[in-house]
Amino acid sequence: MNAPLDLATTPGIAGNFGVVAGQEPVLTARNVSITYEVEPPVHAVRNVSLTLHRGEILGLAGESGCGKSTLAYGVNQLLKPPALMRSGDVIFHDQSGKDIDVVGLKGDALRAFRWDKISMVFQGAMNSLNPVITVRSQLFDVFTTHRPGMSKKEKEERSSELLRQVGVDPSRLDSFAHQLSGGMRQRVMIAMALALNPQVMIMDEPTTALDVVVQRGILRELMRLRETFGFAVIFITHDLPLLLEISDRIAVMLRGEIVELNTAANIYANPQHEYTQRLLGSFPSLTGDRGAFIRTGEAI
Ligand SMILES: Nc1ncnc2c1ncn2[C@@H]1O[C@H](COP(=O)(O)OP(=O)(O)OP(=O)(O)O)[C@@H](O)[C@H]1O
Repeated sequence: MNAPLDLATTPGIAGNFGVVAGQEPVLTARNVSITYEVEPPVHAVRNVSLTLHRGEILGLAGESGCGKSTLAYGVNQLLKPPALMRSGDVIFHDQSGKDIDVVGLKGDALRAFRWDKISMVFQGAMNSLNPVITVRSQLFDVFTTHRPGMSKKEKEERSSELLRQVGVDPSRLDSFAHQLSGGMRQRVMIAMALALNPQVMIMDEPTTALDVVVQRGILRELMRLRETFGFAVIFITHDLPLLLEISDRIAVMLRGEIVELNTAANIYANPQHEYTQRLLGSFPSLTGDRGAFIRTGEAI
């Protein structure tokens, strides 16, 4: 049955899981501006400042084209021409206590940083997974690059463990991407993103293409993993009801700017910006008419 939103128990599920996201920053973006250098230039991200706290789920909401993905790529140094970060700093606060200037990373240092400290899960795993090698080879590749000291046996054990953690039978190590269902492919992508125990995971519409039941299962798994391993998540989607469920805080983007940033509960109950109010109003589920996505009785 579709239940109306219950403010006492909803935003966000993260809180319901007992994970107390700290106030210690793990990633700080300051005054980041990113332009696509085309004619005319597209100022996709405008002077964005953002702090991600250790262990928190930060939802990034906003309509298509507002700059969510560009910002996410920017904080992980994944921008490719014509995208250019014109100004701003991105600092990763490593758990070792060292601050890393992400924008300044180049070459080997950048390769070593990515996946190890911040990993990413994109929409449509078929595009991210290599179709011509097995799941095992893809996982092994991550270890070969980042953990050259690992033995084959250790890689095998770790790969099986990772698949188990995301709810995929380890026998799937022998599979190719096309032999897996869409949901399984996304789970394998999450396993790859988890492989090196990153402190931050950026998820860009990771479950959008999947049906609701599969999506729900994957998110449940993600919440559990986050509770176990304590990584922080930047979760990007245009699905605001979903973000209200899973996020500790939500940043609302409009035309390249963050126009509102608050706890999920406050975004829901007391939206300040006119655009946030409109965004909330555009989801009938949030007014109780159509029922909710995940909050249908059973806890995620
Ligand atoms: N390669 C490119 N060249 C020129 N403009 C681009 C390019 N990629 C994206 N843009 C523009 O930058 C802006 C931000 O795009 P971006 O993909 O970051 O938005 P988004 O919020 O993630 O959207 P979506 O939810 O549809 O993925 C949009 O106006 C988009 O058209």
